[in-house]
Amino acid sequence: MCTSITLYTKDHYFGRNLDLDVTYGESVTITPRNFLFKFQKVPDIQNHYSLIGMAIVVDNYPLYFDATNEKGLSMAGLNFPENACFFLEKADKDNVSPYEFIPWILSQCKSVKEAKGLLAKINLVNINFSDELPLSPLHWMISDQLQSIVVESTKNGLNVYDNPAGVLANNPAFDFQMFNLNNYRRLSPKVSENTFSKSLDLNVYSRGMGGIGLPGDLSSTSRFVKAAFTRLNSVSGTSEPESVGQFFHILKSVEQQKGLCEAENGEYEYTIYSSCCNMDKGIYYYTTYENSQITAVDMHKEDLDGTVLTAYPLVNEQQIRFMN
Ligand SMILES: C[C@H](CCC(=O)NCCS(=O)(=O)O)[C@H]1CC[C@H]2[C@@H]3[C@H](O)C[C@@H]4C[C@H](O)CC[C@]4(C)[C@H]3C[C@H](O)[C@]12C
Repeated sequence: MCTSITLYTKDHYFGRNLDLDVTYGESVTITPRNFLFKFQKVPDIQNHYSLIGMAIVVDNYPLYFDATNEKGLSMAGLNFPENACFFLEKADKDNVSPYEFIPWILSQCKSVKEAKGLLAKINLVNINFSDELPLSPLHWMISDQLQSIVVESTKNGLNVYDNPAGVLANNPAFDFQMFNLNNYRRLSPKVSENTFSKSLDLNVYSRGMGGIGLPGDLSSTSRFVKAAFTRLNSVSGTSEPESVGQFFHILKSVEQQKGLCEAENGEYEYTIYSSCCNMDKGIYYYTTYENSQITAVDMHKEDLDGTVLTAYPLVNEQQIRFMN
């Protein structure tokens, strides 16, 4: 399972938890403006916005899990099994395969508004990257400094939803996840009045009682509610350390600890990495399951007018600061 969120303080932040039982050996990857983006069915793009994000690089192609471009537009792919449906080529559409979707949007658009323009012409076509890396059943959150949307390609076609919650998790479809929030409308960071009955003197014996009923399990519907409630009520200072710190605190509210979420193969899903990209500054921060220290890569310290990819392997060893 996975969860993605945004957070807006003075700057704007986008990131996700990547929850899985296996790692792909991903690294923080920067695609400069003159890297040749090759596409299967639409024209290649030689000059474009630069990108930073988490990816594996295969045959010199950056297969992004999540990324942000130099204008701040950001995208993450999250699992959407049994619901995602990709189609045969359509003559009157831009036929883009799911693995090309992040490069296609982020290389060309600077805002969600512009992305919506490309989405109106897109057909997510069922072409895989290779037999070893088949089609992934994903849905996507796309965000800029103002708003978020969710893109789901299902058997009914392409659905684009506005996302005022600023959160995405996994199944079921996004419209259900939003509807489900109705069931939690009574939750509050404040302790509410006793509306149970006037004839009972019910006691406020603890702080936090306004949140009783907030789900804490790792199912996708529960993570959606927990992350939305946490994000929408969270309060943060505006400095970079405070904002990045608060972002990771929100993500950690839906983190998967090893041993709690068994997959079909008997392995356990866990939060392999958590990311937080400053959309305005192009700085990609991450922690990994093994390493809770925040590591950062700044895209603007690279030659963004170059032609070759730069990949920073993840720092996975736990960093402990001994004081004596
Ligand atoms: C599985 C990952 C999403 C994590 C997630 O949502 N987990 C929830 C699991 S579940 O619902 O609870 O079963 C997704 C996110 C990005 C995906 C990767 C990216 O799309 C890049 C390539 C794309 C290739 O087609 C397949 C390999 C791949 C390297 C993908 C593998 C896998 O599908 C990834 C890593």
